[in-house]
Amino acid sequence: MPVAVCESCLAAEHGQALQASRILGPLLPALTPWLVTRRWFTQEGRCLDGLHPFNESVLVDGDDAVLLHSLVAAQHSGTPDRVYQLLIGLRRTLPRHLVDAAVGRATGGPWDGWWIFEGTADPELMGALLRVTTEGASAPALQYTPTGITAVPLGLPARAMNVEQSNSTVVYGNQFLIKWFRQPERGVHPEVEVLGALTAAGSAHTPDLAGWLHTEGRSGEGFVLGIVEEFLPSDGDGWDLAVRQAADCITGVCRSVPAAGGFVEDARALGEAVARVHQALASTLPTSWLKPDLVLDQTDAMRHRLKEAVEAVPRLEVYAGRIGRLYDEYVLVAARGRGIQAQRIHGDLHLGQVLRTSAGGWTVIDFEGEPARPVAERALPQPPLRDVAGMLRSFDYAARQALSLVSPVPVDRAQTPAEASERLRRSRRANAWAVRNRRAFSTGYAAAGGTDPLCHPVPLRAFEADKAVYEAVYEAQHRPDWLPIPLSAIRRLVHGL
Ligand SMILES: Nc1ncnc2c1ncn2[C@@H]1O[C@H](COP(=O)(O)OP(=O)(O)O)[C@@H](O)[C@H]1O
Ligand SMILES: O=P(O)(O)O[C@H]1O[C@H](CO)[C@@H](O[C@H]2O[C@H](CO)[C@@H](O)[C@H](O)[C@H]2O)[C@H](O)[C@H]1O
Repeated sequence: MPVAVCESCLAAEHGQALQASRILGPLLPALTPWLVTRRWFTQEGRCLDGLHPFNESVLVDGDDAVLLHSLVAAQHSGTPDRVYQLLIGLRRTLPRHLVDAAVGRATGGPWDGWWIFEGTADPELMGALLRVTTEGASAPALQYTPTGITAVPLGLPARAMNVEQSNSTVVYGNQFLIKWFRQPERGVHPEVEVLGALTAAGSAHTPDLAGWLHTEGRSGEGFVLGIVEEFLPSDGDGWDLAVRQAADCITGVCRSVPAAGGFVEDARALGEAVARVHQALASTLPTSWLKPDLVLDQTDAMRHRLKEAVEAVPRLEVYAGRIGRLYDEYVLVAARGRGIQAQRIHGDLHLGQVLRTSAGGWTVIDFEGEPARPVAERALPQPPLRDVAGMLRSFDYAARQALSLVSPVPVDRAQTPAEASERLRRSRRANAWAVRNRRAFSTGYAAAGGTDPLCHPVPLRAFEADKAVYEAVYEAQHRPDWLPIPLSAIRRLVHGL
């Protein structure tokens, strides 16, 4: 994505920001072009008019190292401001381990000439930050509320978690972690609410929530800035494990277990774990029955998302009518009987959101929901089959990713007939892998007491279509090469394949 900074407006806005912002003002010329290239920055499709820091504080004020904390409102003409959370490190000289985190140098202000860098990358500053926040010595701009269920030990070595993510996570001694929300929101945060409820219920398939970080006020008006949770040592996330197994199956390496091989036992156990998490959520947070009028409201929201998605991804247009018919069928089915059972769910469940812990068994993480949706919408009770649909989509993703890893299509020349036929054979195996694992997941889910997904094909198809539409937008914005994955799923879904 191109850097979308509107230079002329920015210069004018900087003038204002400089006056208003004593702390971050002198750093903005370096921070602005860096910010717009972060994975967690949302490109609005329009240029960035201005950045307005607020809630600024100096959290660590050393002779050679400083940590600043600030929220910044990013203004894009024609759309509401977006708020980002920054943890900015400053050092007189830049140590080698921070070179990749460098942003630039400060020009003017109290740290003139100092290096500016992404603060979460600095273990020393992150250690100091932990003391400041959990001991309650920080500014009103950054407060900590513990759940009281797990204590947070100090003095553990800090490290940034180097993974692709929407937020920024710092791990302390492989015992617990802090996830800093990059686009913090006001009020009750879904992850605090849901993980807090699961922790209180003693859920065995989720990490314990130790507490959360927020601006002034307990849960009222302030911004929720981050969560502190138990770190779970793992063999890896479900995505890496599944892609590896799928690749082995596609190339024939997993021949020793042909009937059930390639992840199916894991998929079944995963289905069971997700069903248990759903049960824990249903027993601790409100549940409801969606009557036809509420189902209509929810499908209206799905249609609205589809309309917006078609604008963002014109290749969706040819499927829009047929996707709408899948939603109609869901409405008809939902009108029969008592309605559709709804409860709090994960909201963005996929193979990257589950860890196979070193102790064995699956753990579900990241209860933030789909970050692109408004918080109020994410907090509504939803049919749990939505999470099932998300995971089923993920098996399709894993199969296709594995196929492209083991059988890349040559970009510089046409495939030879032998290559094309091998590719077709592998592609069939990839499909078979996805079908087998989707079924195993559904069987595990039903066996552990969840609604049997295979008995509810109509809602499931509608939810998978809704998810694939969301994915198409996500891929178009973040990984255009991956766009064919949700598009081909939509093609199959609308043709009933
Ligand atoms: N409790 C945990 N224990 C161990 N690793 C975790 C835990 N929570 C998250 N992770 C790791 O951090 C990564 C990012 O976490 P996640 O909550 O998904 O962040 P984001 O909301 O930014 O996507 C995960 O993919 C996983 O590898
Ligand atoms: O994990 P996040 O909360 O950042 O979720 C976002 O990014 C995901 C990709 O990292 C994206 O998931 C999609 O790609 C996955 C493979 O990388 C696949 O397993 C998922 O099924 C697919 O939806 C997710 O949609 C997005 O919200």
